[in-house]
Amino acid sequence: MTLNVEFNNVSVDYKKFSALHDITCRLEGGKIYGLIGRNGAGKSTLLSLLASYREPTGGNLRVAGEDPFENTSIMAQVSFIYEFDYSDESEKVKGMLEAASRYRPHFDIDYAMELVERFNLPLDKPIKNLSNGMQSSLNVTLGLADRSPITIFDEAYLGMDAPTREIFYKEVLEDHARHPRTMILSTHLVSEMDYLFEEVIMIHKGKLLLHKPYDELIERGASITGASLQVDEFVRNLTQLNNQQLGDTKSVMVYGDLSEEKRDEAKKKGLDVGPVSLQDLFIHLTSEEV
Ligand SMILES: Nc1ncnc2c1ncn2[C@@H]1O[C@H](COP(=O)(O)OP(=O)(O)OP(=O)(O)O)[C@@H](O)[C@H]1O
Repeated sequence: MTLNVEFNNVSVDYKKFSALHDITCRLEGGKIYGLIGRNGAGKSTLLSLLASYREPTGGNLRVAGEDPFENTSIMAQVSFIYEFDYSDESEKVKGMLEAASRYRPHFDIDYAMELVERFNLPLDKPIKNLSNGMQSSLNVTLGLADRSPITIFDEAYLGMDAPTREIFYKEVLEDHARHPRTMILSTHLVSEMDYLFEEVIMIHKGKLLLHKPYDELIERGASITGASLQVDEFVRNLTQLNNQQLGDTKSVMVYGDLSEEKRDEAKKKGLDVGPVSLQDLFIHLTSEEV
């Protein structure tokens, strides 16, 4: 089952502070979305709306056409996984997974047990005694095995070491292929996780900066390198995100519609047109100087 999500002119104010402003975007069901933004951009606030933790102060949100707030049938379709404080949790791993399989409608206990093995989690240890990384592995196990039509991972992998994160990424791709559903991955590990994203949502200072398919977004970025004067002339009417100069050689990162003709023109002028990573686009699109 896949569910569509719509944010219609959504705003969230915390007293006088505007955390989200006029967000309009539609998430088609069944895709993997990367949600990126700088610290304090409003990512967790946006996700908490989807998880029914709060209502917008302006606009509205629809999941499968319904308002999710205090809507038990929609809440059962959404998993919200975030860094949770387990310092008082004396339940054991096994007990927590069994409880999830009793209460969550799509939970697959067999898959949860497979993940426990993959992540080397001890079934009989109280959760409060697990290391930080193991608690994160338990969190993502709960999120993956829940198989909810909308699964949100809000920086839930922070304590995990690099090999463990690789296991998680592999499971995201494989289980999403087996059971297509909407997954939203909020992360600061952009260069490490970008290959997972089908679409990218970038928010900046509470506003939607862009929402695009990953491939389309990457195609809009390019680095133009060559002799300074030639590069300057070529990029004059393009949006410039960053430039670097080394002697007479200059490299400028541009963003926008770079047509085939424009790319051919660059080649004819002896300029090199190189790719730009999502991480670089993110850094420079959200830089204070842009
Ligand atoms: N309960 C609250 N009361 C007042 N302000 C809040 C509250 N929760 C969040 N904020 C503010 O709203 C803004 C957005 O916070 P949010 O946690 O959504 O950002 P984020 O993008 O998830 O950040 P990070 O990447 O640092 O986790 C921040 O300026 C934050 O200080």
